[in-house]
Amino acid sequence: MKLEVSTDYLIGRPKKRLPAYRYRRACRLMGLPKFTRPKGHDDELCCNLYVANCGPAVGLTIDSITSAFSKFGTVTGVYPADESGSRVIVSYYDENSAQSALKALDRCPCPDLGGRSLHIRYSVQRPQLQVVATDSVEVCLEASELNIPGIYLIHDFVSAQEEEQLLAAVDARPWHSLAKRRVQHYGYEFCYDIRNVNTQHRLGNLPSFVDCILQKIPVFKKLDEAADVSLDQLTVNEYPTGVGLSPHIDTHSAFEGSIYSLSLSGPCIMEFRGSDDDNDRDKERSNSRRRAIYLAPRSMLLLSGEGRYAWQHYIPHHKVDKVKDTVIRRGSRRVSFTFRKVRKGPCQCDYSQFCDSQS
Ligand SMILES: O=C(O)CCC(=O)C(=O)O
Ligand SMILES: [Fe+2]
Repeated sequence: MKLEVSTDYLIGRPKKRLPAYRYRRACRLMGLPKFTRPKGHDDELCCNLYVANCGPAVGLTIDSITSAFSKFGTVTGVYPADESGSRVIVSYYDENSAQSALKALDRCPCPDLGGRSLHIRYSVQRPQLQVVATDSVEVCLEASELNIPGIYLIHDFVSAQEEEQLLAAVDARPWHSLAKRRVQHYGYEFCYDIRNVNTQHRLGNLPSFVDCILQKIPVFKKLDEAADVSLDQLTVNEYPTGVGLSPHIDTHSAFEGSIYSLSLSGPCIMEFRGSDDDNDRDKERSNSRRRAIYLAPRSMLLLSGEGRYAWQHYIPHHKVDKVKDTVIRRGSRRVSFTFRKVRKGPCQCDYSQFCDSQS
């Protein structure tokens, strides 16, 4: 999709006044240079001026601002200082021009701008931030590329229509708000303080609206013979954009060996950290134990075996994810349905160093 971005407010463009909402949208989309106060002494000369009480929101066109400031030297650009529409950055070709304008116009009524009193100080350009973190790890599209035993992913596990019905069903039921996301629990409540369930307190059967999912779960047996398909606990998570989940291994003593997670509505990536070198401070080695997979809406992930018992999983707190060569924006929300089977006795897995039953 090609974004239509108006550049009317920059000098050298058609001279018409922008409505405030278009001005703010243009500021966001253009990724304009960011300015800040200079670090050095206040009297240090700069080419840029931060001008408050000035801009389209107070009735001044960018053209009229350019013209008023051009009296003091060559103006190379007039930029929004923020999204308010009432603060701009005026950039000069040289520092002396900026100094003359500051001396003449700061806190004095400006006749060329309708007698408005401007508040002016020097400003410097901030280096642009990198959009994608540099410590990112290659994101796989298929579980087989991950190279972690016990992790499987099936795309399009539910249809778009089923997705819509599942979302409508949970949205018709009460959400419980945590600090950054909302949850619902069925079967048994998951207690976040003890990272476990109270097996004495069963809430009831899983709701009938998830029957369409439970009926299809046995297809995982084709991928993993040992997959558990009799599930009795469901946690529904709703993550707003940019919210993720901290690294964890689901408590061994709380749940059996197969954990399923259905992604709905928005995409995200899930990262995995092999934690057998938790005490190893060697960054290169621990990086080689980091993996990531793209979770498309309607896909179902299975964590079992080593992937469930010995690897931490987490969702980075990103608004966008880089998948292969594409930058993918998280949706306004991601809703996941995590199905598990509550464990009734101690865990007897082969990963005792991660097992709360065996430590
Ligand atoms: O949202 C997800 O897909 C994962 C949720 C999860 O890991 C958990 O609830 O333990
Ligand atoms: Fe988990």
